[in-house]
Amino acid sequence: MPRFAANLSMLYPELPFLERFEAAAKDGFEGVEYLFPYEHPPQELATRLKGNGLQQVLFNAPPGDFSAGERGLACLPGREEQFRTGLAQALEYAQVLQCPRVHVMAGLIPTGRSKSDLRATYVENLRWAAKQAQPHAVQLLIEPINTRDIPGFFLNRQDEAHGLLDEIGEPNVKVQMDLYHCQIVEGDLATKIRRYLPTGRVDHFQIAGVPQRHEPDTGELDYGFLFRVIDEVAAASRWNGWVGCEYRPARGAAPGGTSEGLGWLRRWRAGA
Ligand SMILES: O=C(O)[C@@H](O)C(=O)CO
Ligand SMILES: [Mg+2]
Repeated sequence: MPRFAANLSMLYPELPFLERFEAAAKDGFEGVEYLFPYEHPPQELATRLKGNGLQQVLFNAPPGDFSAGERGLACLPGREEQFRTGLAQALEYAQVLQCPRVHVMAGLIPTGRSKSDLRATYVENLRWAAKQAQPHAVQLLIEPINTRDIPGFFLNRQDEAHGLLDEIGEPNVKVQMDLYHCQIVEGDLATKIRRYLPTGRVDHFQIAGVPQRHEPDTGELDYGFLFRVIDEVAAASRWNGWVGCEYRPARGAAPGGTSEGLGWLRRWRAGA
């Protein structure tokens, strides 16, 4: 059975961030992920993890000025110094949180530039970052994201991500395969799981219903089927990673809305 992690940036929106750890543990999660931890001292987060018996499975490196619309720095020529400072901060958090994965967001294609213009910067930044992460046993993840949610994002398709891994050539850079984005951009999910998971280069999955990014049992995808595919391929490929529940609960910030919406997980755990 896949191990499911609660994405605390999206789940439990009715609670202050630091209270979401306890809520996730009460709902039976053993792992958590979130986008950016940097508003909180790492020791505070580590205390929440330990106090609730949770593992930190993933978080993101600093993305640049998120409130101004930036979505990562890795592909941006001229921003290398800020990219490096951010990566160093992420690795400090990873050590305190004992987190084995950091997602490095690619960034937006600047006006007038093309993906091919930015490729060399992206590859060099990831190579440098991989060498920094390696002594800490941290995997760096790259995530293809759909351009409806993030217009102009540099990395959109699974085949692009795997082509970039070939070029980066560092074993601790892997793919974060978000099935929500993958369905919107390219579809054919079961075949892509079967193609890419056995390569050993997919380290983490994320899920949400499509198109509304609500619970996985809403929308056009049959996640029961996809979880069985992941289970089957994982057993043959010795993959033992996590599936991040990265969706916006349909009940929004209504009290208890996230927990009520976890019927899909309770049914899956009960084998239904
Ligand atoms: O899918 C997403 O949106 C996230 O996994 C992420 O890291 C960037 O927003
Ligand atoms: Mg994602």
